Amino acid sequence: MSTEVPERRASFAEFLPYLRGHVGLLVTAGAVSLVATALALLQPLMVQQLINAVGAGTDWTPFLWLLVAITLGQAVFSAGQSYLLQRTAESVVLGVRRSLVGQLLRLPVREFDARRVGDLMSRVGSDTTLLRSVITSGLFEIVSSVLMFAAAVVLMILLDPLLFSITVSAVLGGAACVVLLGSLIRRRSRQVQEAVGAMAAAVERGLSGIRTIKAAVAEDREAALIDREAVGAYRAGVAAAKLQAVVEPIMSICIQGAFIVVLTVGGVRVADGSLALGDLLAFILYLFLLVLPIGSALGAFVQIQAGLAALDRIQEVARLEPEAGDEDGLTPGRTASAAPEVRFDGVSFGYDDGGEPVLADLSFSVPAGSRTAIVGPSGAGKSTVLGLLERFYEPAGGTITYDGVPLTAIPRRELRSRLGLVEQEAPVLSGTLADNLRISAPDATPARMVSALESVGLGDLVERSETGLGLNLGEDGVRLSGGQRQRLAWARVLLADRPVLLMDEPTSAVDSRTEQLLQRTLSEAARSRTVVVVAHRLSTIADFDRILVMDRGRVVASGTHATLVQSSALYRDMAVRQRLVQHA
Ligand SMILES: Nc1ncnc2c1ncn2[C@@H]1O[C@H](COP(=O)(O)OP(=O)(O)OP(=O)(O)O)[C@@H](O)[C@H]1O
Repeated sequence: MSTEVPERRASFAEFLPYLRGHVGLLVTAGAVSLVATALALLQPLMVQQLINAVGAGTDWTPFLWLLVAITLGQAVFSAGQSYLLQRTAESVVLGVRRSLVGQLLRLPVREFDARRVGDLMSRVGSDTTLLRSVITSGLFEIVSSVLMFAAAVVLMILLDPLLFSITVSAVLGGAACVVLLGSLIRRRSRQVQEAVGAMAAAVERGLSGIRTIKAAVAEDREAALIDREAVGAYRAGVAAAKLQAVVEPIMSICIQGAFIVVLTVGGVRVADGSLALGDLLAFILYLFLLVLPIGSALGAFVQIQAGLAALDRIQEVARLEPEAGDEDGLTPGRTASAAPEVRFDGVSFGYDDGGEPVLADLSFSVPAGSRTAIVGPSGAGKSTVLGLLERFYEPAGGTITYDGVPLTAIPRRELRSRLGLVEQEAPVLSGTLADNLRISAPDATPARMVSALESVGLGDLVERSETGLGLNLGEDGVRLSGGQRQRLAWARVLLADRPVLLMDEPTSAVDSRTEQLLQRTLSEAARSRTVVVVAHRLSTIADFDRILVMDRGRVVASGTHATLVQSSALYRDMAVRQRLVQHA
């Protein structure tokens, strides 16, 4: 369980920018809340007038009606205030969620390598929810409580300074203890949220790999892992609860003490005639008005601490540098060419700064309109080459060019919109066939979608489905076979019609008949495109214009299948193992 608490802590001032755009609603809520507070303060005065009028034998009915009207009015304004605040809070949360989600999707791939998806999800979900309480119970409760408190204090002093001074000292003593406990509460809240984030990450890990876990009969071990995180969240929650549990009794002892003193001293003074009964009752009602805001301000204080701890976690993500996507420097005419040349010049790269280099001084070119394959042993750096072309990562040295233009001079989004990528894992997103096809071609017509599916042998998927392209593929596309998932990824990039096709082991999951169909489709597509295919299965790329053999981050040989079988021992070895050639 991760319970480390970074030094940096969000201040309340950092929360204020999130209120931008909601000032109008907040001011209205503030005005409504002021009226509700004023009406609440008038109630004891009316009670005092009513009781004293009854005691003096004068007409008391006007006071009764006024009291009823004030009570009803106060209820209506309180309801209005509550609604306006909740609404504002919901829109603040919506704003934060929007910007957080936008930020998350724009983070560099490198950030996701280092973070747990479940934890990021809990920042968007539960942490943003905690912000809501900063506004509702937090911000406003505190402001209106302070107002109510101050007004009650003034009116109590006016009613009876002696009673006031002996009671309020007890209440203030308790409040001082609570404020001192505040920073501890905040620290504990942050730990609770960290622990919940860690638990969400563990659940995400378990559920996303559910088949692997079941197949490995590892449910119990995985459940124990999640349980450990859940116990961590429980412990952090209990630790926070202990603090909150101490805070409340401290306050109630002080408050009860204040009531007992007021009732005793006040009762004696009413008995000896030095205080009117109406004045004592009004004083006690004001004491309620003094105590209630202390209670809610206390709750609000705790909520604000939890909200600010959530803000820390939200800002941690918000402060991450998103991927830049709109740099200047592109010559659109050049990169828009139908089939560009792609070139690596002395490129070096490692995933960890200062760690083992994955690519070392890598140089090769992919001629415009060619079909080029990259082959080589596992871990040679083949997929990394595609990742660098997509600018998921930046090289540490050397240059990569697209039609002679360095990739760094091409806005990322524009570059990516010229590359069609079929990933090694061929991820399918939950949703329908059409949803999946539209990811890269949002305007594709149903006819084009069907034709793309037919070109990869998935036409029957639409034909057999009652809902056609609306066929639901299930969570993460579980209703498709491995080969179907791979072909869907093909259909997706073919539909997107990009000048460059990057394919990472695109036939690893299909049978040899389907492989032949895909080869024909690829030859067709390659007529107007530059194609780079990473392959283990040499049969897929044996007829390619050029094959690069990579080993340990370098190109160690290049040529056609026929020449490489002669010139490269590594390639020949692979070809022999795959029975493409006889033993040399
Ligand atoms: N996201 C990552 N973070 C850290 N290291 C990585 C990451 N991705 C790959 N690597 C490492 O980089 C090296 C090259 O990986 P890469 O995936 O490019 O190899 P590959 O030739 O495509 O292998 P394969 O044929 O098995 O797919 C490997 O040692 C791998 O462990």
